[in-house]
Amino acid sequence: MTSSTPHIPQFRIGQGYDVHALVEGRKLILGGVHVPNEKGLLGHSDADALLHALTDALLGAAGLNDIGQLFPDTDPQFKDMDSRILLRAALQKIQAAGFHVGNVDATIICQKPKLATFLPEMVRNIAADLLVTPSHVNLKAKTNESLGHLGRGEGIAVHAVALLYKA
Ligand SMILES: Nc1ccn([C@@H]2O[C@H](COP(=O)(O)O)[C@@H](O)[C@H]2O)c(=O)n1
Ligand SMILES: C[C@@]1(CO)OP(=O)(O)OP(=O)(O)OC[C@H]1O
Repeated sequence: MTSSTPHIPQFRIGQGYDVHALVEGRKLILGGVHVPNEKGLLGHSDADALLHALTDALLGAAGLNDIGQLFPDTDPQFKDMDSRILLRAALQKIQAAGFHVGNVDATIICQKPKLATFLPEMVRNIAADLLVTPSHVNLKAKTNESLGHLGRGEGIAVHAVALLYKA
């Protein structure tokens, strides 16, 4: 590279998706926030579908497989695990591969409860875990307009995207 060659950062995008069933007797944890609700998400870990989708988007962007490969749901060490720990562990692998987090964005598909008032705390948690400012994290909540299993409140699904870069 000569001194006149422009330096172009390497950008990589990733996409993630997760869904967990809503059941009685479980806490509803999204983005590391306990959302008061009569039902919570069922899973091997704390079943934080938002953090799982984000983790998969980040791993996908880095070409590092997916959350289930890194943290198998057959491994007792991840039973009831705080998914923020998994997100931070994934970030370490992403950083070790030479990537920085650009921004992340996610849509939570949740018929109820309303999540809008909880989103800022989720943003702060995710930003802290990803070592970025909250302006690099965007979250949205949508109902499923009462359609299908999500619309009947049988579960919560999340779609996420992430941008990584190498300087
Ligand atoms: N669980 C949810 C779902 C939605 N919201 C907020 O309501 C707005 C309208 O949602 P629609 O699905 O009817 O388009 C949405 O933009 C969110 O601001 C929410 O807070 N929690
Ligand atoms: C997080 C892990 C590991 O405890 O389990 P779950 O909580 O069941 O979540 P899932 O989104 O199915 O995938 C990843 C897992 O291996």
